[in-house]
Amino acid sequence: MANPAANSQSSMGHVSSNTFSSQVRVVLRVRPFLPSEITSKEKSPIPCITLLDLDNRIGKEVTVHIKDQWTSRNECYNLDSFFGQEDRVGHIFQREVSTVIPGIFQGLHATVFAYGATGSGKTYTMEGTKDEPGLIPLAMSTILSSCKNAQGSVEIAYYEIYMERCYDLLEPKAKEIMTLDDKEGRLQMKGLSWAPVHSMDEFCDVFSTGVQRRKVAHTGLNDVSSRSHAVLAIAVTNGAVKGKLNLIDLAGNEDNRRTCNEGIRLQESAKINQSLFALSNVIYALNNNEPRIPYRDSKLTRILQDSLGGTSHALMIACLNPASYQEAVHTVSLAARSRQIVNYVGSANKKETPKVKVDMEAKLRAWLESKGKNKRIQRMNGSCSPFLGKTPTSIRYLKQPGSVRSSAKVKTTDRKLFDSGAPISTTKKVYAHHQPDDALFTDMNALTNLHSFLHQRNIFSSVLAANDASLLKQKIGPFEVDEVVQHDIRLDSSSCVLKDEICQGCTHALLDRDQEKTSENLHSCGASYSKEHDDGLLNYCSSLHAYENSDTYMATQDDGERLEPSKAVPLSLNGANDDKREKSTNDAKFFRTFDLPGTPFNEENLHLPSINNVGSPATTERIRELQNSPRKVLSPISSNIGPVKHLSSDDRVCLILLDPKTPKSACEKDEVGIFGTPLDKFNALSSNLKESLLQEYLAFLNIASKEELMQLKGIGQKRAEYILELREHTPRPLKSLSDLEKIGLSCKQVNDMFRRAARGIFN
Ligand SMILES: Nc1ncnc2c1ncn2[C@@H]1O[C@H](COP(=O)(O)OP(=O)(O)OP(=O)(O)O)[C@@H](O)[C@H]1O
Repeated sequence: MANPAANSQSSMGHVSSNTFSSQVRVVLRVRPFLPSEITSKEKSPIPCITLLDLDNRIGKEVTVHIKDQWTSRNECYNLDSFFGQEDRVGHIFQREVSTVIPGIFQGLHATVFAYGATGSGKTYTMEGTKDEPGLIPLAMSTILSSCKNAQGSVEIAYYEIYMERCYDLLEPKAKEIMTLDDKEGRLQMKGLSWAPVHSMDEFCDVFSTGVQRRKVAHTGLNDVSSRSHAVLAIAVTNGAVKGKLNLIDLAGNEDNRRTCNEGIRLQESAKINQSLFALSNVIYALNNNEPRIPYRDSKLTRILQDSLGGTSHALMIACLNPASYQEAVHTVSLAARSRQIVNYVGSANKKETPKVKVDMEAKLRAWLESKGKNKRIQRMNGSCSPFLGKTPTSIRYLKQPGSVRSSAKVKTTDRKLFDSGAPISTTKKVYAHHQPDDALFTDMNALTNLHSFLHQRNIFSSVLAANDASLLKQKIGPFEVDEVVQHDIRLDSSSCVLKDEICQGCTHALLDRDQEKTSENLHSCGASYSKEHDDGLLNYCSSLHAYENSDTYMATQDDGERLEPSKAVPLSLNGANDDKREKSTNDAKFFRTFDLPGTPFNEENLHLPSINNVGSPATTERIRELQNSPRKVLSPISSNIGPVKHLSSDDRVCLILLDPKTPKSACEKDEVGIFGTPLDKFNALSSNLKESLLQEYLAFLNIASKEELMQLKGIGQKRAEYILELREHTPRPLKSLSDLEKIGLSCKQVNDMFRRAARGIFN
């Protein structure tokens, strides 16, 4: 088996004599069927995933085919390697992990992490059994024997991330450890204990005690399900050189309608799903060269930061249950995206650690770059080499188009789509709602999360808000507009539910992390919401992997296409309504419509519901108007560019149908047509630029560490501490310019700051 490091060196070329680029290597591991998955009728069930091109198994990449045996749905993906049901963990070790160990003795860092749904075999692969040792004992034993030859020493640390907190598993009471940034922006685990290890016996003693401390529990899908992400760090000292191998067993994605989790299990599950969602966002942002990579959205992504777009080798083992098509699609689509990420691996002892620098100019540069304004950037950069100042952000821009792997063997009309990691066969639509007053989705982050979350699950359905069509176009980001349909209902800023769609049996409703807001949202579509919905909501939202991660999320059906009203299956938000949920689960497999109490789906419901239950007076008034006028939904317009002209900034909400395509820059897409005169265009761009800077600034305030905050002009220790305090109550407390008053910054101060940043750029 080829050495991944060697592969990537040759494919990507050297960046410097001791730093080389290396794509995240992604291999697939399909576990055997468990006895409980084999019905008496079918003795040898067919796995939902198969390897195409068996001959190519040892080649540079493999193509896998995922097929749903009950429907005609199927997808193909390219990955680096495939291990089927008959393959033993030893094979994976020999071919994938043993090759990175020599690098550890030369001071490199490497991470091997098992990713997959609950019950897919991650722990089995990492820890193994008595009869079949897993990657952890195999790696340890190889490191120990290499150590003897090299006369080096080995230490291990073992910790878990449970409910977004880190606990040291080598300490008797699994004490909590703090994760801090050092001056250089590197993650430090304060108080983590390291145990020296000289032999396998010693290792087994220490490690097995840690394993017993790790939180596991019985769930509906796995008898012994990990409730935390566990990280075993093996540090090797070889003379003056120190290298490290992280072996990570992630907790699995959980669909709580299938696990039947309740109480604490449900809360754990929400945290697990939330952190895996953050992981998918990081992968998505890296793939799309986004100016900000949301590493800080969870402990997991912070810990994996060096392995995703950083300076560590990374191997992802995507684990699959052969019986679950939906899980397979979810896991493999994320895995396929991950292998496009490029790391810049260098000697841990020599490398200059990137500094986290607060620099509005850099942010603006990144933003311009993401919009394809390269000339401006060249001017801003002067004659600097792109390799200088390799912060994680700048590293991403070194990614060459050629670095995106593709398979010549895969015949697809949408090659770009395939390369982007999305399934080939997808033709589903994205629904984006244009909301005129831009009040709902001013948070770009929430928007990105939403895109990523939905895209990853083939739910090409999304919500956007913008105060004019051009801004909307900018915000659409990676998607291309196919069609625009005017949608004839006005929403005020607090009403998030598209009443009119729900009435058609279509399935969009927005949940807000703030329960009061959710209640308002539901009210606005004629539904009532009470505390007793909380269970159901939490359950639902943890299935969405999203509830606590961002501000607003949309619940939607599984495939993003409209349902016939008669086919819509209500799923109550109320946890008590289990029979309905059960039915919904059976019918929908994944996400499904949920029933808004008081708004049953049926033919009669094709008109707007009674105005008596509706929220704000403005909405009520508008609905009254609409009820008195004939329903008006314009037909789809097929061009990519033309329809946007029809967007109005009056009180309409536009429903835009989008097809997921490989991202293009906003500039490249269609500047023609969305703007009016050149002056309009200039004005629109200027206002977008200002808005983007503001959003970046707010996003930064919402996530930066205290030290980073204090590097901003106008933010001293007290203000930084106050921001951190605000975050304890609401993770993203600052959403708009006026919110800055909460931290005692006047609009004038902020405007001055932006002015200074802009002057710096144009000087
Ligand atoms: N290669 C394999 N051969 C035989 N049994 C396996 C294999 N992989 C997994 N299993 C079995 O499948 C079940 C689930 O595996 P495991 O607990 O490793 O899943 P997991 O992905 O770690 O789940 P969770 O995320 O819930 O912790 C276990 O009973 C395990 O013994």
